[in-house]
Amino acid sequence: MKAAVIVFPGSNCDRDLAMAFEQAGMSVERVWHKDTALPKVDLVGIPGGFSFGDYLRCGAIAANAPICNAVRAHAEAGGYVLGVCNGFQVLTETGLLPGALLRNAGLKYICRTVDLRVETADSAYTESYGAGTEIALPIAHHDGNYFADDATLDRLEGEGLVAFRYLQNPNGSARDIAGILSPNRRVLGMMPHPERASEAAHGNEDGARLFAHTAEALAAA
Ligand SMILES: NC(=O)CC[C@H](N)C(=O)O
Repeated sequence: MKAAVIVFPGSNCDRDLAMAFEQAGMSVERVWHKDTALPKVDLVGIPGGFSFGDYLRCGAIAANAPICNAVRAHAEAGGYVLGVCNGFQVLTETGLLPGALLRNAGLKYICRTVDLRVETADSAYTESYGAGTEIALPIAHHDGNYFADDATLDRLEGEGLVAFRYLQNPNGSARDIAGILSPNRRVLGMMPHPERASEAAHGNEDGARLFAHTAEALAAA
């Protein structure tokens, strides 16, 4: 089981994400944004952070980095991609996921643990939680306010592509959405950080199952 973690200038969760993948049994290569090709991997992780200083819009410059053509090709060929926080922002900016992450409704950076509900078990990432399970994960962002037009939101809900919802919406996200899946359920973007809640030393291991099950599901695929 092999994973790549993309590193942009300003990424600050790339080591954490790589470690979470490794603890789940994957071998991980970190890949610089200027590279034009990915190593042969099953899963690409796009980490949290402040790529290119969040200039222009969070994730907008990163989405146009050379490596993102390879990430797009990987996803379009049916590969798995997990984008966390800034990674989710990058995924919307690449067009691999619909919608956009706007400034938090309260205009403040929010850094705390929030309660979430797993909305679908129909993905490698969420299967082991079971639909309806409540978990807690940290958030740390100023642009986590998920926006999409009503037709897109209706489609996401109708096709069961909402992965996680906030129980108490912290940032104004449409329909309390905290994470969404692509139609083939292999691309997941989420604002909460499962890699920051994935070992005992974190004081919260709710994120560990996401990595463990994803590794198992990909090994079985
Ligand atoms: N933790 C992160 O990935 C932060 C994402 C982004 N820079 C924001 O603040 O919205």
